[in-house]
Amino acid sequence: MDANGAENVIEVTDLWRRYGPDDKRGFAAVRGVTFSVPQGEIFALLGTNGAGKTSTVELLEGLARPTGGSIRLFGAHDPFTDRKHTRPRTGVMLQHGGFATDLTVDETVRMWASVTTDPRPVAEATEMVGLGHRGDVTVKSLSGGEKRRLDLAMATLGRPDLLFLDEPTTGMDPEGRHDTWRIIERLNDDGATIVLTTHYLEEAEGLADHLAIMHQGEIAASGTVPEIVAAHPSTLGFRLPPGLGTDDLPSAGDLRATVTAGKDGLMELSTDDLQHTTTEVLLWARHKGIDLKELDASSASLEEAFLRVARTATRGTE
Ligand SMILES: Nc1ncnc2c1ncn2[C@@H]1O[C@H](COP(=O)(O)OP(=O)(O)OP(=O)(O)O)[C@@H](O)[C@H]1O
Repeated sequence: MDANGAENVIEVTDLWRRYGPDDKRGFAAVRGVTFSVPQGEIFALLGTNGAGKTSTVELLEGLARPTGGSIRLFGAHDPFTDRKHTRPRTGVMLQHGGFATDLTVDETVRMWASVTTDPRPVAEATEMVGLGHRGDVTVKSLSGGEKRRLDLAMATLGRPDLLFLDEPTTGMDPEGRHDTWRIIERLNDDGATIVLTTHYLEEAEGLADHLAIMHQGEIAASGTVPEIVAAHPSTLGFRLPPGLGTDDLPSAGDLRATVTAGKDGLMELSTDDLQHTTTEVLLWARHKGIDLKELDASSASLEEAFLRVARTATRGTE
């Protein structure tokens, strides 16, 4: 259960995945990760290249046995040892679908439907992803974005309770991405719990209830977007008139900010109290009769939070 009493569809505790020998000679791609996803949520897993997202999601999908820790899906089931319980309730959209390219879209969906319990009708599945008019086209003739739509149709064919989407909009044009986001929202409205891995921060920001940023095998930050962003400082930028510099500003202590001077009087103030810092700077400027150019106050964004995580210390040795 989560704090609001919803059932956790996913519970991951101290999860490890090591490639190679199961000792210090092996490479630990996932290092003690813990998180849970309540029923009906969209959870986004973000991270730098090689952060361990795919390694984690493959464990959730039951494709490999963890080196350590535990995963429970739907309350009680281990996705690796209890696959017969978890697989029928799970939909997976991998990064590369791997369909027979000589089959048409409809043939592909029909073939998949024949091995799926209670599948959606073929027409509904293809309509839902905007491929209704492409049923007679061979898979090899589809564009990259259309192939991703077909991947999504397949992943959702069995009306899964839990859906894993691995970079679902990679290769799509902006319209395709927006269409896909609407489809994901509709699936979630219909009750599916969704785990999304993506490199598009705006995709995570727009869709996810909660997100986790992985870095070097660990979860470096997690929470809602406002929670993650709140942990990072805001910035106030402006350009001082010629002849003025950092020494002319109020003290860093009075400003409650760290001041960084750039070229030609450009100032960047990093602060956890943007209102205070901005007020102090504006009062100072008015008192001195100084005209500040290029004034820009901005709260931290998810992108800044992400970049800070990515720039943190490199992995230590075990
Ligand atoms: N089969 C394997 N054998 C050895 N190392 C592996 C194997 N698969 C992945 N790795 C390593 O594990 C680390 C995590 O890889 P993973 O694919 O999980 O990262 P990711 O976060 O999904 O990255 P990306 O965003 O680039 O897809 C990487 O350093 C990768 O090289």
